[in-house]
Amino acid sequence: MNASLLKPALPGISSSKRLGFFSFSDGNKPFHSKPRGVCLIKAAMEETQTLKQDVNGMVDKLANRHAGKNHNQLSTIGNSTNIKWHECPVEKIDREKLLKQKGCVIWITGLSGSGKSTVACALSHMLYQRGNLSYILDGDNVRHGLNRDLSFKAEDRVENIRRVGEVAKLFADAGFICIACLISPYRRDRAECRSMLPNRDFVEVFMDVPLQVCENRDPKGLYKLARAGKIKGFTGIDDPYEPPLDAEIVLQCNTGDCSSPCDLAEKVISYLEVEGYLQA
Ligand SMILES: Nc1ncnc2c1ncn2[C@@H]1O[C@H](COP(=O)(O)OS(=O)(=O)O)[C@@H](OP(=O)(O)O)[C@H]1O
Ligand SMILES: Nc1ncnc2c1ncn2[C@@H]1O[C@H](COP(=O)(O)OP(=O)(O)O)[C@@H](O)[C@H]1O
Repeated sequence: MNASLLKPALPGISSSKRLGFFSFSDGNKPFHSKPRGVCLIKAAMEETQTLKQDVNGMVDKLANRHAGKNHNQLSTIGNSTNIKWHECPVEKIDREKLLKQKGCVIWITGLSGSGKSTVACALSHMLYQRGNLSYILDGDNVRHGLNRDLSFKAEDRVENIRRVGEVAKLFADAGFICIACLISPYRRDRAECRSMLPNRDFVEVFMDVPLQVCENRDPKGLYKLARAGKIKGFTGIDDPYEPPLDAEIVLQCNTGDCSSPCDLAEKVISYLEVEGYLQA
């Protein structure tokens, strides 16, 4: 038999993929005329129908969204001229259904040594154990790659936060619970990141830990170096930190009285639960 004479069982469906053993000769006459083959054809036809309905639904969704809009509209965003947003029928809500959770950004801000990374890891671990997918964008880590070109001068910190905000937005759009933990010392930059996301999908967590506690911890010896004048522009020492005024969650830690990282992370989990982010 000439292989080129073999035709797929149904248009758009590879018989070898969907039906396993099943194949057709020319003239669409099946080699196997046993009842099992007939059942498989029926099943394949039903599956095709369902797939068609799914795809049609998504195409309709796109068509509705574009109704009355100029499809060829080009934009200028920053220095990018003549660009056009490309829509895809698989959307955030579809990915969220797959993941059984709602994509969002947990933005943890606070002084160096306040416990941002520790809480982020505890939170990510607890979410993992519950079957929720999260991803951490840690300032220190992101500066090892994407943001390696940025220093700690004010304009570079602004750019650092902007880039991480944009990446976090992509993760949230992918359906992840994105945990960003950066000092992010300026209120305005955090507000910018908040404004990138739909209402309530940006959850600001303030590590409200006094400078004295952070300095006593000093796990990397950076405060010591800053006090000795060997690091210039260190946050809290000779560079400003603007505490949030309206954070969704405040994790307080006073001298000698600090809840465990797990207890702190549990507070964030409770918030996410109440707000409905841990289900789709
Ligand atoms: N000048 C200065 N000021 C503050 N922090 C400094 C500085 N130089 C180096 N580091 C180390 O960089 C980590 C903070 O990076 P971030 O990207 O979170 O900072 S920022 O949001 O851009 O302000 C920070 O990590 P954390 O301690 O985890 O916060 C420090 O280890
Ligand atoms: N809840 C906590 N209680 C006591 N120590 C903590 C707590 N959270 C973090 N630490 C300790 O504080 C230090 C700084 O924590 P880290 O997570 O690295 O802070 P940051 O990321 O804000 O710089 C670490 O030595 C860590 O073990």
